[in-house]
Amino acid sequence: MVPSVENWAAFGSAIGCFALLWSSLPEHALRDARDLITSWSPVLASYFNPYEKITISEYSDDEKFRKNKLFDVVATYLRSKCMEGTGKLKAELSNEDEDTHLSLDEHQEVVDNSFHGYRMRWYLGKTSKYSNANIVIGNDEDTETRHYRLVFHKRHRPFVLNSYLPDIIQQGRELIAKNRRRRLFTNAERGNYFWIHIPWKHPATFDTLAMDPGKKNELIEDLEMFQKGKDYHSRVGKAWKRGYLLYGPPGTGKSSLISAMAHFLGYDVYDLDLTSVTSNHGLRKLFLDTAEKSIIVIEDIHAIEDELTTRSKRKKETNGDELQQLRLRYEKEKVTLSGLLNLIDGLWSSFGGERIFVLTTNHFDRLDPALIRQGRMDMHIEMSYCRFDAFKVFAKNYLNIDGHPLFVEIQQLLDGTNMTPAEVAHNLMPRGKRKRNDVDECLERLVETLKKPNLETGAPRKSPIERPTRQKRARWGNMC
Ligand SMILES: Nc1ncnc2c1ncn2[C@@H]1O[C@H](COP(=O)(O)OP(=O)(O)OP(=O)(O)O)[C@@H](O)[C@H]1O
Ligand SMILES: [Mg+2]
Repeated sequence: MVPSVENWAAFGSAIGCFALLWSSLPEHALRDARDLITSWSPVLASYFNPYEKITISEYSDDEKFRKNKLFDVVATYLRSKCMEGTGKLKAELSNEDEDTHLSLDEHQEVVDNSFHGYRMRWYLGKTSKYSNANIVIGNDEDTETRHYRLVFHKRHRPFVLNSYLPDIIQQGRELIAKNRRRRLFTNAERGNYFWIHIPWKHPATFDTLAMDPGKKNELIEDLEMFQKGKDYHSRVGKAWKRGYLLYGPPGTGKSSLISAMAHFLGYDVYDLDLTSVTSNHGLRKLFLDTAEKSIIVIEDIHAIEDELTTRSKRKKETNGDELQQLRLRYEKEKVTLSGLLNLIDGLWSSFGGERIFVLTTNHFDRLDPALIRQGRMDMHIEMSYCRFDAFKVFAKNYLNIDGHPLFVEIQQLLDGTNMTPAEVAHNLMPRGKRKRNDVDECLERLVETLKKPNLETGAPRKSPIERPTRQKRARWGNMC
């Protein structure tokens, strides 16, 4: 029914009377009425509005600098499931795999119908990152942050909370794990310590690694046990972590072994440059910032350990003015060996699950026993000179052969000689223009080199392999 002119006139005069009454009310009554309207209006609006919203911000509310993991999970899910019919998309060429990645553009909506026909509307919006704080850091772009908003009908609330959200979180996580490229991190500092990363591209795997087959299998089994050991570790009250010490001369494959471990487990690698960390506090922050399923590597630990030990000794031995000066210097340089030990196996070592520590050294005998004791370094792996078993792996990978008449001579020479795997690999690589059969040429070159004295030291190659003495072995405990 269309309202008549009289009705409109009556409505107009009613409004006029209300306005007159309103203006004649005393100030305090006006304020009370305004407060009442303000507090009741959202309740009334929600009563009449049949929709509910859930907002997922890009950054955590408590810690504005910490990313909300759920945001990435939702973004990944939406990217894979429901981009069809969306008007505005964003395209990026990924640094990691050179593929084109499409994603929802800002202020765009997408509808997810994939759950039994329920209409789930997702909207990508942008808000100020510091809307509740008084500080603004950086330029304006830095202060903006995105959020996803899920809008659904009120009657679907139980479905959304009990089925839809848990399901898409699981699917998003699985997709992230499937698409994940492994990464190599290194520490950096700009006022505070943080990690930067590049895609992990080291090609060495257990198949390409030339080492004693028995040791290799033992290590693979150990890694498998560790990976499946979540329940075991919580049952026996141990942090879910494991330490490996790799020792041996340069060029025997310590770094290659770390790569093989990362490929085998599917973990990221955090290569910690301890020399650029100047406080235990910074070190702790870096450890806490590592993710689960990661290998934390400290290479050439003997050099760093020497430095840390010298620092604390110098501190103890100095008196008076000198001490004062040193104190000032060490105010900044406060990474201590005990700080490191505490993180590897101490109160702070349970900072997160499923982490592996790998230390490498060329000088096993210079390490502090506390650093390599069982529990900190659970397995000590000697990476040694190339023996015939390891050579066969190279022959297969580099020359694609399982046997050759020169193998007998090579076996005798290798077993009585100290040649590193790096040198063997170098000799097996074809060089220059191919005039002759590569295989014969490479093997003959290897035999020739094995008969020559060591190029670097000039010493005959038959010097004994440098190993820790028996007493030291006993002192350091069980070595693998
Ligand atoms: N055991 C091995 N199996 C396969 N390749 C090896 C092995 N050892 C060395 N190599 C080859 O030699 C090169 C150097 O090896 P790697 O960097 O792993 O040695 P390292 O023990 O870490 O040396 P450093 O002590 O100098 O860091 C590698 O790129 C690889 O090609
Ligand atoms: Mg190395």
